[in-house]
Amino acid sequence: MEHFFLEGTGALDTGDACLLFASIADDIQDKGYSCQPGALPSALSALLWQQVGEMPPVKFREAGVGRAANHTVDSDIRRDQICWITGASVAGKAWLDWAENLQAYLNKHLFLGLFSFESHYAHYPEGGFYAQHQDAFKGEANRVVSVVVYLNPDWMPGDGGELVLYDPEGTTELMRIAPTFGTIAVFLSEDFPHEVLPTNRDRFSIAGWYRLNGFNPLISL
Ligand SMILES: O=C(O)CCC(=O)C(=O)O
Ligand SMILES: [Fe+2]
Repeated sequence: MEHFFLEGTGALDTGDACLLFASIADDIQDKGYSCQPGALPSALSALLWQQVGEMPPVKFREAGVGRAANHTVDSDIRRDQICWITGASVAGKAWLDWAENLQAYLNKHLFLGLFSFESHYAHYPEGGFYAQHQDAFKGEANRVVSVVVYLNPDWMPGDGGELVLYDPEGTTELMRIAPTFGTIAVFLSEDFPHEVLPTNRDRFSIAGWYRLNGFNPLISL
């Protein structure tokens, strides 16, 4: 199965991946963020979509805010459910391999020193949203690069659920990204406040973060 996936589709062809990674790296260098509509290799998107569709609802938990002792579930800030991804499944492994390749590329070309990666599936039910927030704060040296991919076939303009990226002050909108199937958003975690607008239908995504080595254990999970 895995052999077929890696060898049989050509969608994870190294040449294609390099073009995509180069485009992401250029954007990060120029602006600090990148949007790549429908760019996740189609074989990978299909595997992830299949896994999310087969996942029993009980695997998803209400997402919270804050870390460790400060962790609380606050439905005024975010209304989504999450499930952390491990390499124990074929889909999870394929996703983590892809994320590792992107990490290696960004390290090699932008010298970011990214050390580890964590990610979860997220399900925003109808009415779900995530108010403006930052994934990391300057000086904490924890999350450095955020990556989000969307797993929503047939997403329509009226369906809502866009990711809105703001300038570092959080006042000027920089970009609005529709969560269409296979779209990838990447941005510097400390620099761009962002929000998820209320969705009018079930919305599935993966959110992941690259960290530096040696982050403060007091603020870790
Ligand atoms: O799903 C998205 O578009 C972004 C989610 C997000 O900002 C987060 O989980 O921190
Ligand atoms: Fe976020």
